[in-house]
Amino acid sequence: MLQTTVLQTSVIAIHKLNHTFGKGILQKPVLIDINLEIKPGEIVILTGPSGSGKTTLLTLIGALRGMQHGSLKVLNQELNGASQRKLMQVRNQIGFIFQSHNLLKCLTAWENVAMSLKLHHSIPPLERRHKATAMLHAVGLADRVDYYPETLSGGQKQRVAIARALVSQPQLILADEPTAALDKQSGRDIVELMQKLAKEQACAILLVTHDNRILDIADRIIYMEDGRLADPPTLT
Ligand SMILES: Nc1ncnc2c1ncn2[C@@H]1O[C@H](COP(=O)(O)OP(=O)(O)OP(=O)(O)O)[C@@H](O)[C@H]1O
Repeated sequence: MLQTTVLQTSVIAIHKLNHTFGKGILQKPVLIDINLEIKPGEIVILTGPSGSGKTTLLTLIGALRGMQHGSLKVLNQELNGASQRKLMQVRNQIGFIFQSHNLLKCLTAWENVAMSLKLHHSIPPLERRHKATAMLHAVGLADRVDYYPETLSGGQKQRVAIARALVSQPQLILADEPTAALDKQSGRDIVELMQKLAKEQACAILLVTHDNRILDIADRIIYMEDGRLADPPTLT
């Protein structure tokens, strides 16, 4: 079974999280007293100036970096003090979409999508192919299933990355600047697609972006400045 059917009130629950880079006199607080809760199916955009700590927070939530202080629960699992094995299990339950799609060049579109299903050993190879192909149909790439990444446009590659993130029906997607490498229309298409598929699958999305043109897809916008979550500045 791919989707964990746990009864839960939050997909992400963060309490008094603090994070520091460097040691001694070079020590620099990067995240300060972060409290945040994200509910199942909620689409939340995290925005704020460059260097304010957004990516650091996203990588902590994605169990890609070790926790220091505070409590961070992802899909009901506490990451502070968690073993490497537990962190890996949590990572495997999250869909990741990054600015650079990180597709494997030597694999076709469907093989790239199927890669994330390999983590779920219970799915036989033929079914993996079927699910990957169906997901590529859902993102509008039915005619590109057997194409290699280098033969796809930027927008098409990002669609493959979305298919890869959603194919295992995660309850949480973490996206870091997914539209940064795309032109205006492709960026818009990509986030609308993410929004549609996530709502269909009741999947929560936490999306970091500088792109003001996509803020309207969010259920909620949160703003980070100097390592703290703050009220967003009023747009004029
Ligand atoms: N591995 C690291 N070691 C030391 N300092 C780091 C490290 N990673 C990030 N930083 C610093 O932490 C701060 C926050 O960086 P982070 O990448 O989280 O910001 P951001 O808000 O995502 O920025 P951007 O919008 O430009 O991507 C920055 O001052 C950055 O230089």
